[in-house]
Amino acid sequence: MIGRLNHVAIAVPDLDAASEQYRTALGATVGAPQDEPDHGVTVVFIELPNTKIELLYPLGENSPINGFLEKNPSGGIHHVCYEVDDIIAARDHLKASGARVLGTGEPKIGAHGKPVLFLHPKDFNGCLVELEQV
Ligand SMILES: C[C@@H](C(=O)O)C(=O)SCCNC(=O)CCNC(=O)[C@H](O)C(C)(C)COP(=O)(O)OP(=O)(O)OC[C@H]1O[C@@H](n2cnc3c(N)ncnc32)[C@H](O)[C@@H]1OP(=O)(O)O
Ligand SMILES: [Co+2]
Repeated sequence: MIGRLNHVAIAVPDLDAASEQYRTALGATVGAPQDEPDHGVTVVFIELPNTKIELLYPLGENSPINGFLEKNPSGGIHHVCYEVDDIIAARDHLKASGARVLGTGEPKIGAHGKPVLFLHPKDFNGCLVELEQV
């Protein structure tokens, strides 16, 4: 059911410093910061030949990554995003298998303008999973 790895997200305590590190020390192609108010984050995408890295920084008081950064003050890998062809079919299949879909259970539009959903990390070996319909 899942397809390509769309991105690996890293929560960071300093978005400018992390972007600059990927640009200069790692020599990557780094995009501009994008506010995602529906998701409570500001994101920077880094284009790699085979996938993307999504740097995440909290936006607003109720950001879903506040707790993660409190527990991991120097940052850390926050989620992986897998592509699916049909996010509703994927969601229903996962719910039937017992996985918890986060939020309302309805897809939101993600940073690429496509529908996304999140699955509880405790149901996936401690790894928060994002699904994106491509
Ligand atoms: C823009 C978009 C896009 O790409 O298009 C994005 O990515 S938006 C990316 C940001 N949006 C999201 O993350 C939306 C989905 N996330 C959420 O709903 C939330 O962040 C939760 C995953 C439910 C966690 O919420 P919160 O931190 O308030 O919960 P909590 O502190 O009670 O945590 C419950 C347990 O899960 C663990 N936990 C929390 N976040 C985790 C993570 N990212 N990876 C692995 N484990 C994690 C905690 O350590 C804790 O474990 P212990 O109990 O063992 O200590
Ligand atoms: Co993401």
